[in-house]
Amino acid sequence: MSQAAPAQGVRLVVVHPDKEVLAQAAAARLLTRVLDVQSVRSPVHVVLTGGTVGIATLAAVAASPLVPAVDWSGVHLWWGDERFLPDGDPDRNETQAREALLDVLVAEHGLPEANVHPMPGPSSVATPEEGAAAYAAVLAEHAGSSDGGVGVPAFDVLLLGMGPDGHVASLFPGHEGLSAQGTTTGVHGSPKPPPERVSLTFDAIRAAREVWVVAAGAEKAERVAAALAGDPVAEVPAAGAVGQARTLWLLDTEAAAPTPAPAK
Ligand SMILES: O=C1O[C@H](COP(=O)(O)O)[C@@H](O)[C@H](O)[C@H]1O
Repeated sequence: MSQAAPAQGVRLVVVHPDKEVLAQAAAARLLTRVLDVQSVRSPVHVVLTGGTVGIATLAAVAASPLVPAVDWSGVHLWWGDERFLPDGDPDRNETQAREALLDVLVAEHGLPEANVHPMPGPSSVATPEEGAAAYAAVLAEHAGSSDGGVGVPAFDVLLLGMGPDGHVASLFPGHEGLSAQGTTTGVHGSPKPPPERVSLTFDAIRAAREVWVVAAGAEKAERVAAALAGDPVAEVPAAGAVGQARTLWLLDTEAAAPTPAPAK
């Protein structure tokens, strides 16, 4: 739990004027990244996130004229975390992503349903641990021999939102999930509802070629600054979210604002 922030790849911080522009820009980046990767290899593996900017980004992808430029039959979609709720629950990250983007990609743009890999919930497994184990098995099936032996595909982009407490995926400050072994973990007692969740571990997150953290709003500014300063991962989990080749922080001006020093 006393991990220092790991250093990997290049880190870039990009600041946009507001949350809407941030989501539009993240969507444009995501489509361009998928197109670029598709010009050199297939399949492309993208990890989705829940959260306000994460879902707004997917909605912005759906509205982009570039959607038909992607060969969606060669794209696999994963999740960084999921709230342990029944299929179709409006609070599931999967449900929100399907409504914002995936339904239209499957219906109109050739994304095979088999390429959509939601994390299991209580509709199919009894506990978050069972869900985590089932998801780890699916990830391992798609991990290639050149994927570093971690047991996940080498994700081309792994999107993460960040909560005001600095959590990423469902890895919360001070929680045991921060030091979980393997590629996935069951989560209990999440400070943000619902209490039960399934999450990728840091080992899985750090295997990604690119990690993109998207965050907007003044309530995130203090933890953004702490993560970028390399505060301990146990206190600011976002500090531990780094990609093999590149880590992008995509922020709005409020989330990027320097936080005032505490009053003396
Ligand atoms: O519960 C979650 O919260 C985070 C951040 O959400 P936000 O609304 O503060 O942006 C999200 O990244 C995560 O996937 C989700 O399960």
